[in-house]
Amino acid sequence: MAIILDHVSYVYEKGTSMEIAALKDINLVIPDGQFIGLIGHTGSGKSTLVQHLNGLMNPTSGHIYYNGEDIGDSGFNKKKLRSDVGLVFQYPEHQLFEIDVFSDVCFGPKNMGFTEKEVQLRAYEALKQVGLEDEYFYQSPFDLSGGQKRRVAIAGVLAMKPEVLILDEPTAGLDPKGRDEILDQIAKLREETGITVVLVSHSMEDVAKYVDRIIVMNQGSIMYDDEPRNVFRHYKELEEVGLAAPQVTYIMQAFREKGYLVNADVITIEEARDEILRVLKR
Ligand SMILES: Nc1ncnc2c1ncn2[C@@H]1O[C@H](COP(=O)(O)OP(=O)(O)OP(=O)(O)O)[C@@H](O)[C@H]1O
Repeated sequence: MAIILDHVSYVYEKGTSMEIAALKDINLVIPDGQFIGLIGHTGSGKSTLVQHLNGLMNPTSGHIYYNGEDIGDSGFNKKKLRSDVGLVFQYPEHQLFEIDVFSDVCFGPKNMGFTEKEVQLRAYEALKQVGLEDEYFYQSPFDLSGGQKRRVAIAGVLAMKPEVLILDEPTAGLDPKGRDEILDQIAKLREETGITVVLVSHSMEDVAKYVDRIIVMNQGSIMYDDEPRNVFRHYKELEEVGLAAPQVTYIMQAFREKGYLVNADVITIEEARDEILRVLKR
């Protein structure tokens, strides 16, 4: 069970003089339960790619398979795909429109045709999963903070019980505290439910400690696809395309340049501290 992209390409404005090749021959396997960071600078093709994963966009060429079925086949149930592969857009709070938080989260499951009781159960569960306290449930979404609104929008997708959750820049515009809270909550959700998560970001720093795998996109192609540590070893190449490895990578490299034999493959500041102390104690 997985999402498979087989030689997927996408061209905007195809057939005109304005053609933009946004995806170039993408081959990917996204297995169940993985936590993936999709990283790339502005315009590298991240949003275009994730919209292909739930069938909102169709490849110009190539195939996408969901659990073994080609989603481009005429008989394929795209409506079900959109609830199985939940996509939270950038700035999702702009799409909150109901009178209160609870009604907003009910919208998706209601649309799927569940009974009133099931709809409410799903909405309640989803709001709990994103860590929103009960006191906010009957407030207008517009009265909440940026981070809280974002949680409500994520809950709206979770209430459809997706198998795969895709979040396009979920921390955009949030302050550092709001950013950490959202990412911690997503990591907790993933741990508790085993759901597949694809988290789009332009910052390695933000996602480094959470994800199992990082896919780096550059100009519509996949540049790296590996465990975070292995990707960060290419920090010089990443810099050349306007990306940066986490700051700890640079600290460890500076130690190495000074002749200290530290292992530079660290992800968190805690790992870096332990590694530096280990070498200095020798
Ligand atoms: N609707 C569109 N029409 C024409 N070109 C587009 C359209 N949407 C995106 N593009 C172009 O396709 C390329 C990939 O854009 P995309 O939005 O997928 O990148 P991204 O990595 O998600 O960027 P960002 O981080 O800014 O969201 C860019 O060159 C962009 O200008």
